[in-house]
Amino acid sequence: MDTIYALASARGKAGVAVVRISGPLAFWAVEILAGDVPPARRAALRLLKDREGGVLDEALVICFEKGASFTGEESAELQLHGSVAIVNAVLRTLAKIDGLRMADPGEFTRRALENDRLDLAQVEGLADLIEAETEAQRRQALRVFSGALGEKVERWRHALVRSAALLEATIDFADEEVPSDVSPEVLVLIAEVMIELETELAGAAMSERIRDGFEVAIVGPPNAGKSTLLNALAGREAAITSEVAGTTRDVIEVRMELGGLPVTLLDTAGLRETEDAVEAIGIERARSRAQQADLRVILLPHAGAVPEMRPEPDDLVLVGKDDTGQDDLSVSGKTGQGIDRMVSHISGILSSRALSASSAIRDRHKIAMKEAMASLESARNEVLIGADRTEIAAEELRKVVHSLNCLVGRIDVETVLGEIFSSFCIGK
Ligand SMILES: Nc1nc2c(c(=O)[nH]1)N(C=O)[C@@H](CNc1ccc(C(=O)N[C@@H](CCC(=O)O)C(=O)O)cc1)CN2
Ligand SMILES: Nc1nc2c(ncn2[C@@H]2O[C@H](COP(=O)(O)OP(=O)(O)OP(=O)(O)O)[C@@H](O)[C@H]2O)c(=O)[nH]1
Repeated sequence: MDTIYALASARGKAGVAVVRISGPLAFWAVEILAGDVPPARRAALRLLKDREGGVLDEALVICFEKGASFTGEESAELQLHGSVAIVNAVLRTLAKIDGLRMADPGEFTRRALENDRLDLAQVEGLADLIEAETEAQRRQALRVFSGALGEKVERWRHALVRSAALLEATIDFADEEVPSDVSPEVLVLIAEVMIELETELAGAAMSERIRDGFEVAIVGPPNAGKSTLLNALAGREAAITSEVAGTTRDVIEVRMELGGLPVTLLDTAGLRETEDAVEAIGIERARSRAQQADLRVILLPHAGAVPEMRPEPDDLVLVGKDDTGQDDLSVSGKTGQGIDRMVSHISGILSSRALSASSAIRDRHKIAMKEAMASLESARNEVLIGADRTEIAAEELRKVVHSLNCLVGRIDVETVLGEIFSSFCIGK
Protein backbone atom coordinates (compact mmCIF):
# COMPACT_ATOMS: atom_id res chain seq x y z
CA MET A 1 0.00 0.00 0.00
CA ASP A 2 1.39 3.35 -1.04
CA THR A 3 1.75 6.17 1.38
CA ILE A 4 -0.11 9.17 0.03
CA TYR A 5 0.05 12.87 0.80
CA ALA A 6 -1.82 15.96 -0.27
CA LEU A 7 -2.69 19.47 0.69
CA ALA A 8 -6.01 19.05 2.54
CA SER A 9 -6.87 22.73 2.83
CA ALA A 10 -7.65 25.00 -0.11
CA ARG A 11 -4.83 26.18 -2.38
CA GLY A 12 -3.65 29.73 -2.05
CA LYS A 13 -2.74 32.10 0.74
CA ALA A 14 -4.28 31.19 4.11
CA GLY A 15 -3.66 31.46 7.83
CA VAL A 16 -2.80 27.81 8.15
CA ALA A 17 -2.47 25.09 5.53
CA VAL A 18 -2.88 21.39 6.33
CA VAL A 19 -0.89 18.69 4.59
CA ARG A 20 -2.07 15.16 5.21
CA ILE A 21 -0.03 11.98 4.93
CA SER A 22 -1.52 8.49 5.19
CA GLY A 23 -0.08 5.02 4.79
CA PRO A 24 2.61 2.76 6.27
CA LEU A 25 5.39 5.32 5.77
CA ALA A 26 3.52 8.30 7.26
CA PHE A 27 5.53 8.35 10.51
CA TRP A 28 8.73 7.76 8.57
CA ALA A 29 7.97 10.87 6.51
CA VAL A 30 7.33 12.82 9.70
CA GLU A 31 10.61 11.66 11.12
CA ILE A 32 12.45 12.83 8.01
CA LEU A 33 10.82 16.27 8.04
CA ALA A 34 10.43 16.91 11.77
CA GLY A 35 13.38 14.96 13.16
CA ASP A 36 11.27 12.70 15.37
CA VAL A 37 7.78 11.24 15.65
CA PRO A 38 5.82 13.17 18.29
CA PRO A 39 3.44 11.27 20.60
CA ALA A 40 0.23 10.24 18.80
CA ARG A 41 -2.74 12.61 18.66
CA ARG A 42 -0.84 15.47 20.32
CA ALA A 43 -0.10 18.66 18.46
CA ALA A 44 3.68 19.11 18.57
CA LEU A 45 5.58 22.17 17.43
CA ARG A 46 8.50 21.22 15.18
CA LEU A 47 10.91 22.78 12.74
CA LEU A 48 10.38 21.05 9.42
CA LYS A 49 13.51 20.62 7.34
CA ASP A 50 14.22 19.43 3.83
CA ARG A 51 16.71 16.65 3.18
CA GLU A 52 19.61 19.09 3.00
CA GLY A 53 18.75 20.43 6.43
CA GLY A 54 17.22 23.67 5.18
CA VAL A 55 14.35 24.89 7.35
CA LEU A 56 10.98 24.75 5.58
CA ASP A 57 8.68 26.04 8.29
CA GLU A 58 7.84 25.92 11.95
CA ALA A 59 4.76 23.73 12.01
CA LEU A 60 2.35 21.78 14.16
CA VAL A 61 2.69 18.08 13.61
CA ILE A 62 0.02 15.57 14.61
CA CYS A 63 0.46 11.82 14.28
CA PHE A 64 -2.40 9.34 14.23
CA GLU A 65 -1.66 5.71 14.89
CA LYS A 66 -2.84 2.95 12.59
CA GLY A 67 -6.40 2.01 13.57
CA ALA A 68 -7.06 5.39 15.16
CA SER A 69 -7.16 7.87 12.31
CA PHE A 70 -9.57 9.17 9.70
CA THR A 71 -8.32 6.70 7.10
CA GLY A 72 -7.67 3.89 9.58
CA GLU A 73 -4.06 3.90 8.43
CA GLU A 74 -1.02 5.34 10.13
CA SER A 75 -1.29 9.01 9.24
CA ALA A 76 -0.03 12.46 10.05
CA GLU A 77 -0.87 16.10 9.58
CA LEU A 78 1.49 18.97 9.04
CA GLN A 79 -0.21 22.24 9.94
CA LEU A 80 1.86 24.85 8.16
CA HIS A 81 1.91 28.57 7.77
CA GLY A 82 -0.46 28.93 4.85
CA SER A 83 1.81 30.37 2.20
CA VAL A 84 1.99 29.03 -1.31
CA ALA A 85 5.80 28.82 -1.12
CA ILE A 86 5.82 26.82 2.14
CA VAL A 87 3.16 24.41 0.91
CA ASN A 88 5.04 23.87 -2.36
CA ALA A 89 8.36 23.34 -0.58
CA VAL A 90 6.84 20.80 1.84
CA LEU A 91 5.05 18.94 -0.95
CA ARG A 92 8.29 18.88 -2.95
CA THR A 93 10.15 17.42 0.00
CA LEU A 94 7.51 14.74 0.52
CA ALA A 95 7.65 13.85 -3.17
CA LYS A 96 11.33 13.02 -2.83
CA ILE A 97 10.71 10.38 -0.16
CA ASP A 98 10.67 6.87 -1.61
CA GLY A 99 7.31 5.15 -1.30
CA LEU A 100 5.34 8.39 -1.06
CA ARG A 101 3.14 9.79 -3.79
CA MET A 102 0.56 12.54 -4.21
CA ALA A 103 -2.99 11.37 -3.37
CA ASP A 104 -5.73 11.14 -5.99
CA PRO A 105 -8.95 13.09 -5.40
CA GLY A 106 -10.89 11.49 -2.57
CA GLU A 107 -8.20 8.91 -1.92
CA PHE A 108 -8.06 9.50 1.85
CA THR A 109 -11.80 8.94 2.03
CA ARG A 110 -11.49 5.92 -0.23
CA ARG A 111 -9.08 4.41 2.25
CA ALA A 112 -11.44 5.22 5.10
CA LEU A 113 -14.10 3.31 3.15
CA GLU A 114 -11.79 0.38 2.45
CA ASN A 115 -10.88 0.21 6.12
CA ASP A 116 -14.59 0.18 7.10
CA ARG A 117 -14.38 3.56 8.82
CA LEU A 118 -17.23 4.79 6.60
CA ASP A 119 -19.84 3.08 4.47
CA LEU A 120 -20.58 4.13 0.91
CA ALA A 121 -23.62 6.22 1.82
CA GLN A 122 -21.48 8.06 4.36
CA VAL A 123 -18.88 8.75 1.72
CA GLU A 124 -21.62 10.23 -0.44
CA GLY A 125 -22.80 12.27 2.52
CA LEU A 126 -19.24 13.50 3.01
CA ALA A 127 -19.04 14.55 -0.65
CA ASP A 128 -22.25 16.53 -0.18
CA LEU A 129 -21.00 17.96 3.10
CA ILE A 130 -18.02 19.47 1.35
CA GLU A 131 -20.26 20.82 -1.41
CA ALA A 132 -22.80 22.21 1.05
CA GLU A 133 -23.47 25.91 0.70
CA THR A 134 -26.71 26.37 2.60
CA GLU A 135 -27.88 25.38 6.06
CA ALA A 136 -30.33 22.80 4.77
CA GLN A 137 -27.64 21.20 2.63
CA ARG A 138 -25.27 21.09 5.57
CA ARG A 139 -27.85 19.47 7.83
CA GLN A 140 -28.89 16.91 5.24
CA ALA A 141 -25.32 15.95 4.34
CA LEU A 142 -24.40 15.68 8.01
CA ARG A 143 -27.34 13.37 8.63
CA VAL A 144 -26.28 11.09 5.80
CA PHE A 145 -22.64 11.33 6.82
CA SER A 146 -23.51 10.34 10.37
CA GLY A 147 -24.53 6.95 8.99
CA ALA A 148 -28.31 7.25 9.36
CA LEU A 149 -28.94 5.29 6.19
CA GLY A 150 -26.47 2.58 7.11
CA GLU A 151 -28.18 2.11 10.47
CA LYS A 152 -31.56 1.75 8.82
CA VAL A 153 -30.21 -0.69 6.29
CA GLU A 154 -28.69 -2.69 9.13
CA ARG A 155 -32.09 -2.97 10.83
CA TRP A 156 -33.84 -3.88 7.59
CA ARG A 157 -31.26 -6.46 6.77
CA HIS A 158 -31.58 -7.99 10.19
CA ALA A 159 -35.36 -8.31 9.77
CA LEU A 160 -35.00 -9.82 6.31
CA VAL A 161 -32.26 -12.25 7.21
CA ARG A 162 -34.44 -13.40 10.08
CA SER A 163 -37.44 -13.76 7.73
CA ALA A 164 -35.40 -15.78 5.26
CA ALA A 165 -34.12 -17.96 8.08
CA LEU A 166 -37.64 -18.60 9.33
CA LEU A 167 -38.77 -19.56 5.84
CA GLU A 168 -35.75 -21.73 5.25
CA ALA A 169 -36.31 -23.52 8.52
CA THR A 170 -39.68 -24.65 7.27
CA ILE A 171 -38.09 -25.89 4.04
CA ASP A 172 -35.49 -27.93 5.89
CA PHE A 173 -38.11 -29.45 8.13
CA ALA A 174 -40.62 -30.01 5.34
CA ASP A 175 -40.33 -33.80 5.50
CA GLU A 176 -40.35 -33.96 9.24
CA GLU A 177 -42.63 -32.51 11.77
CA VAL A 178 -43.63 -29.15 10.29
CA PRO A 179 -42.90 -26.30 12.67
CA SER A 180 -45.59 -23.78 13.40
CA ASP A 181 -46.63 -21.55 10.51
CA VAL A 182 -44.03 -18.78 10.25
CA SER A 183 -45.80 -16.74 7.59
CA PRO A 184 -47.58 -14.29 9.96
CA GLU A 185 -44.28 -13.29 11.54
CA VAL A 186 -42.54 -13.07 8.17
CA LEU A 187 -45.34 -10.95 6.74
CA VAL A 188 -45.09 -8.51 9.63
CA LEU A 189 -41.33 -8.22 9.22
CA ILE A 190 -41.68 -7.64 5.48
CA ALA A 191 -44.43 -5.06 5.96
CA GLU A 192 -42.35 -3.11 8.47
CA VAL A 193 -39.41 -2.87 6.11
CA MET A 194 -41.69 -1.93 3.22
CA ILE A 195 -43.23 0.94 5.16
CA GLU A 196 -39.84 2.35 6.08
CA LEU A 197 -38.50 1.97 2.55
CA GLU A 198 -41.57 3.72 1.21
CA THR A 199 -40.97 6.65 3.55
CA GLU A 200 -37.36 6.91 2.42
CA LEU A 201 -38.39 6.79 -1.23
CA ALA A 202 -41.14 9.34 -0.70
CA GLY A 203 -38.60 11.76 0.77
CA ALA A 204 -36.11 11.25 -2.05
CA ALA A 205 -37.56 14.03 -4.20
CA MET A 206 -37.16 16.48 -1.33
CA SER A 207 -33.61 15.43 -0.51
CA GLU A 208 -32.83 15.98 -4.17
CA ARG A 209 -34.25 19.50 -3.91
CA ILE A 210 -32.10 20.23 -0.91
CA ARG A 211 -29.06 19.05 -2.82
CA ASP A 212 -29.81 20.77 -6.11
CA GLY A 213 -32.09 23.61 -5.06
CA PHE A 214 -35.81 24.38 -5.12
CA GLU A 215 -37.19 26.29 -8.09
CA VAL A 216 -39.42 29.29 -7.53
CA ALA A 217 -40.84 30.93 -10.66
CA ILE A 218 -42.02 34.51 -10.89
CA VAL A 219 -44.85 34.70 -13.41
CA GLY A 220 -47.35 37.27 -14.58
CA PRO A 221 -48.27 39.51 -17.50
CA PRO A 222 -45.67 41.70 -19.20
CA ASN A 223 -44.58 44.75 -17.25
CA ALA A 224 -45.86 43.36 -13.95
CA GLY A 225 -42.47 44.03 -12.37
CA LYS A 226 -41.15 40.45 -12.43
CA SER A 227 -37.59 41.27 -13.47
CA THR A 228 -37.38 44.15 -11.03
CA LEU A 229 -38.52 41.85 -8.23
CA LEU A 230 -35.96 39.19 -9.18
CA ASN A 231 -33.18 41.77 -9.22
CA ALA A 232 -34.25 43.06 -5.83
CA LEU A 233 -34.08 39.52 -4.42
CA ALA A 234 -30.80 38.77 -6.12
CA GLY A 235 -29.31 42.07 -4.97
CA ARG A 236 -27.98 42.64 -8.48
CA GLU A 237 -29.15 43.37 -12.00
CA ALA A 238 -29.50 39.75 -13.10
CA ALA A 239 -32.39 40.46 -15.47
CA ILE A 240 -32.92 43.36 -17.85
CA THR A 241 -35.82 45.57 -16.84
CA SER A 242 -37.54 48.16 -19.01
CA GLU A 243 -40.84 49.86 -19.51
CA VAL A 244 -41.20 47.93 -22.78
CA ALA A 245 -43.62 45.07 -22.28
CA GLY A 246 -42.13 41.75 -23.33
CA THR A 247 -38.54 42.53 -22.32
CA THR A 248 -37.74 39.17 -20.75
CA ARG A 249 -37.71 36.43 -23.37
CA ASP A 250 -35.76 33.53 -21.96
CA VAL A 251 -35.93 32.08 -18.48
CA ILE A 252 -33.42 33.82 -16.22
CA GLU A 253 -32.12 31.84 -13.26
CA VAL A 254 -30.62 33.23 -10.09
CA ARG A 255 -29.40 30.95 -7.32
CA MET A 256 -29.74 32.19 -3.79
CA GLU A 257 -30.26 31.06 -0.25
CA LEU A 258 -33.74 31.71 1.12
CA GLY A 259 -34.27 30.89 4.78
CA GLY A 260 -31.36 28.44 4.73
CA LEU A 261 -32.63 26.64 1.64
CA PRO A 262 -30.99 26.62 -1.78
CA VAL A 263 -33.40 28.27 -4.20
CA THR A 264 -33.18 29.00 -7.90
CA LEU A 265 -35.41 31.93 -8.74
CA LEU A 266 -36.77 32.01 -12.28
CA ASP A 267 -37.71 35.18 -14.06
CA THR A 268 -39.96 34.33 -16.97
CA ALA A 269 -41.37 36.05 -20.03
CA GLY A 270 -44.57 37.99 -19.38
CA LEU A 271 -47.60 35.88 -20.26
CA ARG A 272 -49.83 37.34 -22.97
CA GLU A 273 -51.19 36.71 -26.44
CA THR A 274 -48.57 37.72 -28.99
CA GLU A 275 -47.93 37.77 -32.73
CA ASP A 276 -44.17 37.87 -32.16
CA ALA A 277 -42.80 34.38 -32.86
CA VAL A 278 -39.75 34.75 -30.60
CA GLU A 279 -41.80 36.12 -27.76
CA ALA A 280 -44.27 33.26 -28.22
CA ILE A 281 -41.49 30.71 -27.72
CA GLY A 282 -40.40 32.56 -24.58
CA ILE A 283 -43.95 32.49 -23.28
CA GLU A 284 -44.24 28.76 -23.91
CA ARG A 285 -40.98 28.21 -22.02
CA ALA A 286 -42.18 30.44 -19.23
CA ARG A 287 -45.35 28.42 -18.83
CA SER A 288 -43.67 25.03 -18.82
CA ARG A 289 -40.81 26.01 -16.49
CA ALA A 290 -43.25 27.70 -14.15
CA GLN A 291 -45.42 24.63 -14.10
CA GLN A 292 -42.47 22.40 -13.22
CA ALA A 293 -41.20 24.76 -10.53
CA ASP A 294 -41.74 23.88 -6.87
CA LEU A 295 -43.58 27.12 -6.24
CA ARG A 296 -44.83 30.12 -8.18
CA VAL A 297 -45.09 33.79 -7.30
CA ILE A 298 -47.84 35.06 -9.57
CA LEU A 299 -47.76 38.82 -9.98
CA LEU A 300 -50.94 40.71 -10.79
CA PRO A 301 -50.89 44.14 -12.49
CA HIS A 302 -53.52 45.46 -10.06
CA ALA A 303 -55.81 44.24 -7.30
CA GLY A 304 -58.64 42.11 -8.60
CA ALA A 305 -56.84 41.15 -11.83
CA VAL A 306 -57.20 37.55 -12.97
CA PRO A 307 -53.97 35.52 -12.51
CA GLU A 308 -52.28 34.56 -15.80
CA MET A 309 -51.84 31.05 -14.50
CA ARG A 310 -54.02 28.96 -12.26
CA PRO A 311 -52.29 29.03 -8.85
CA GLU A 312 -51.48 25.74 -7.13
CA PRO A 313 -52.47 25.57 -3.45
CA ASP A 314 -49.16 26.88 -2.04
CA ASP A 315 -48.53 29.48 -4.75
CA LEU A 316 -48.38 33.16 -3.89
CA VAL A 317 -50.60 35.57 -5.77
CA LEU A 318 -49.41 39.14 -5.21
CA VAL A 319 -50.13 42.55 -6.65
CA GLY A 320 -46.83 43.77 -8.11
CA LYS A 321 -45.40 47.30 -8.36
CA ASP A 322 -47.28 48.37 -5.24
CA ASP A 323 -44.66 50.72 -3.77
CA THR A 324 -46.52 51.68 -0.62
CA GLY A 325 -48.13 48.39 0.38
CA GLN A 326 -51.77 49.28 0.55
CA ASP A 327 -52.50 45.61 0.34
CA ASP A 328 -51.03 42.80 2.47
CA LEU A 329 -50.75 40.71 -0.66
CA SER A 330 -48.58 43.10 -2.58
CA VAL A 331 -44.94 43.61 -3.35
CA SER A 332 -42.64 46.16 -4.93
CA GLY A 333 -39.26 45.38 -6.40
CA LYS A 334 -38.58 49.10 -6.54
CA THR A 335 -39.09 50.00 -2.87
CA GLY A 336 -38.65 46.52 -1.41
CA GLN A 337 -42.08 46.73 0.17
CA GLY A 338 -43.51 43.27 0.87
CA ILE A 339 -40.31 41.43 -0.05
CA ASP A 340 -39.49 40.23 3.47
CA ARG A 341 -43.03 38.99 3.88
CA MET A 342 -42.85 37.21 0.54
CA VAL A 343 -39.49 35.62 1.32
CA SER A 344 -40.58 34.34 4.70
CA HIS A 345 -43.73 32.93 3.14
CA ILE A 346 -41.71 31.12 0.47
CA SER A 347 -39.11 29.79 2.87
CA GLY A 348 -41.85 28.71 5.29
CA ILE A 349 -43.53 26.62 2.61
CA LEU A 350 -40.31 25.13 1.28
CA SER A 351 -38.97 24.39 4.78
CA SER A 352 -42.11 22.52 5.70
CA ARG A 353 -41.70 20.44 2.56
CA ALA A 354 -38.02 19.93 3.29
CA LEU A 355 -38.96 18.25 6.58
CA SER A 356 -39.96 15.14 4.65
CA ALA A 357 -36.51 14.81 3.09
CA SER A 358 -34.94 11.39 3.47
CA SER A 359 -31.45 9.98 3.31
CA ALA A 360 -31.90 8.90 -0.30
CA ILE A 361 -29.72 11.62 -1.76
CA ARG A 362 -28.60 9.97 -4.97
CA ASP A 363 -30.23 8.21 -7.89
CA ARG A 364 -28.17 5.20 -6.90
CA HIS A 365 -29.98 5.07 -3.54
CA LYS A 366 -33.37 5.41 -5.18
CA ILE A 367 -32.63 2.65 -7.66
CA ALA A 368 -31.40 0.24 -4.98
CA MET A 369 -34.42 1.00 -2.79
CA LYS A 370 -36.85 0.51 -5.65
CA GLU A 371 -35.24 -2.82 -6.45
CA ALA A 372 -35.52 -3.79 -2.81
CA MET A 373 -39.18 -2.78 -2.81
CA ALA A 374 -39.95 -4.83 -5.90
CA SER A 375 -38.31 -7.94 -4.46
CA LEU A 376 -40.07 -7.38 -1.15
CA GLU A 377 -43.41 -7.26 -2.93
CA SER A 378 -42.71 -10.53 -4.73
CA ALA A 379 -41.53 -12.10 -1.48
CA ARG A 380 -44.70 -11.03 0.25
CA ASN A 381 -46.85 -12.43 -2.56
CA GLU A 382 -45.00 -15.73 -2.50
CA VAL A 383 -45.47 -16.03 1.26
CA LEU A 384 -49.16 -15.29 0.82
CA ILE A 385 -49.50 -17.98 -1.85
CA GLY A 386 -48.45 -20.66 0.58
CA ALA A 387 -46.00 -23.20 1.85
CA ASP A 388 -44.92 -24.66 -1.49
CA ARG A 389 -43.57 -21.25 -2.54
CA THR A 390 -41.41 -20.80 0.52
CA GLU A 391 -38.19 -21.41 -1.32
CA ILE A 392 -38.99 -18.72 -3.92
CA ALA A 393 -39.96 -16.30 -1.17
CA ALA A 394 -36.67 -16.87 0.62
CA GLU A 395 -34.84 -16.31 -2.65
CA GLU A 396 -36.64 -12.98 -3.14
CA LEU A 397 -35.64 -11.95 0.36
CA ARG A 398 -32.03 -12.71 -0.45
CA LYS A 399 -32.39 -10.39 -3.45
CA VAL A 400 -33.64 -7.65 -1.15
CA VAL A 401 -30.60 -8.12 1.07
CA HIS A 402 -28.43 -7.91 -2.04
CA SER A 403 -30.00 -4.58 -3.06
CA LEU A 404 -29.52 -3.23 0.46
CA ASN A 405 -25.90 -4.33 0.45
CA CYS A 406 -25.38 -2.40 -2.77
CA LEU A 407 -27.02 0.61 -1.19
CA VAL A 408 -24.40 0.93 1.55
CA GLY A 409 -21.61 -0.39 -0.64
CA ARG A 410 -20.98 -3.76 0.90
CA ILE A 411 -20.82 -5.15 -2.59
CA ASP A 412 -20.46 -3.77 -6.10
CA VAL A 413 -18.54 -0.83 -4.69
CA GLU A 414 -16.02 -0.55 -7.51
CA THR A 415 -18.65 0.26 -10.10
CA VAL A 416 -19.76 3.41 -8.31
CA LEU A 417 -16.55 4.52 -6.67
CA GLY A 418 -15.09 6.18 -9.75
CA GLU A 419 -18.14 8.34 -10.18
CA ILE A 420 -18.33 9.30 -6.54
CA PHE A 421 -14.68 10.16 -6.11
CA SER A 422 -14.44 12.09 -9.34
CA SER A 423 -16.26 14.92 -7.56
CA PHE A 424 -13.94 14.90 -4.54
CA CYS A 425 -11.19 17.39 -3.91
CA ILE A 426 -7.62 16.24 -3.61
CA GLY A 427 -6.72 15.98 0.05
CA LYS A 428 -10.14 14.63 1.10
N1 LIG B 1 -7.16 18.72 11.30
C1 LIG B 1 -8.16 17.97 10.87
N2 LIG B 1 -9.44 18.36 11.07
C2 LIG B 1 -10.47 17.60 10.62
C3 LIG B 1 -10.23 16.38 9.95
C4 LIG B 1 -8.88 15.97 9.78
O1 LIG B 1 -8.58 14.91 9.20
N3 LIG B 1 -7.89 16.78 10.25
N4 LIG B 1 -11.31 15.61 9.50
C5 LIG B 1 -11.24 14.70 8.47
O2 LIG B 1 -12.06 14.58 7.61
C6 LIG B 1 -12.62 15.85 10.08
C7 LIG B 1 -12.67 15.14 11.40
N5 LIG B 1 -12.71 13.71 11.17
C8 LIG B 1 -11.95 12.77 11.79
C9 LIG B 1 -12.46 11.51 11.93
C10 LIG B 1 -11.77 10.56 12.64
C11 LIG B 1 -10.53 10.85 13.19
C12 LIG B 1 -9.82 9.85 14.04
O3 LIG B 1 -8.69 10.04 14.41
N6 LIG B 1 -10.49 8.79 14.41
C13 LIG B 1 -9.98 7.75 15.29
C14 LIG B 1 -10.01 8.19 16.73
C15 LIG B 1 -11.36 8.62 17.20
C16 LIG B 1 -11.39 9.22 18.61
O4 LIG B 1 -10.40 9.68 19.15
O5 LIG B 1 -12.51 9.21 19.17
C17 LIG B 1 -10.81 6.50 15.12
O6 LIG B 1 -11.91 6.60 14.58
O7 LIG B 1 -10.32 5.46 15.51
C18 LIG B 1 -10.00 12.10 13.00
C19 LIG B 1 -10.70 13.08 12.30
C20 LIG B 1 -12.86 17.32 10.21
N7 LIG B 1 -11.73 18.01 10.82
N1 LIG C 1 -43.26 51.96 -9.37
C1 LIG C 1 -42.75 50.77 -9.64
N2 LIG C 1 -42.36 50.48 -10.89
C2 LIG C 1 -41.86 49.26 -11.14
C3 LIG C 1 -41.75 48.27 -10.11
N3 LIG C 1 -41.24 47.15 -10.66
C4 LIG C 1 -41.02 47.42 -11.96
N4 LIG C 1 -41.40 48.68 -12.25
C5 LIG C 1 -41.31 49.30 -13.57
O1 LIG C 1 -42.17 48.62 -14.46
C6 LIG C 1 -41.54 48.40 -15.73
C7 LIG C 1 -41.49 46.92 -16.04
O2 LIG C 1 -40.70 46.27 -15.06
P1 LIG C 1 -40.03 44.85 -15.31
O3 LIG C 1 -39.44 44.43 -14.03
O4 LIG C 1 -39.19 44.89 -16.52
O5 LIG C 1 -41.34 44.00 -15.62
P2 LIG C 1 -41.47 42.50 -16.14
O6 LIG C 1 -42.67 41.94 -15.51
O7 LIG C 1 -40.20 41.76 -15.93
O8 LIG C 1 -41.72 42.72 -17.68
P3 LIG C 1 -41.53 41.74 -18.95
O9 LIG C 1 -40.10 41.39 -19.03
O10 LIG C 1 -42.00 42.57 -20.08
O11 LIG C 1 -42.41 40.56 -18.74
C8 LIG C 1 -40.17 49.04 -15.62
O12 LIG C 1 -40.26 50.32 -16.18
C9 LIG C 1 -39.91 49.12 -14.14
O13 LIG C 1 -39.09 50.21 -13.78
C10 LIG C 1 -42.18 48.63 -8.79
O14 LIG C 1 -42.12 47.86 -7.83
N5 LIG C 1 -42.68 49.88 -8.62
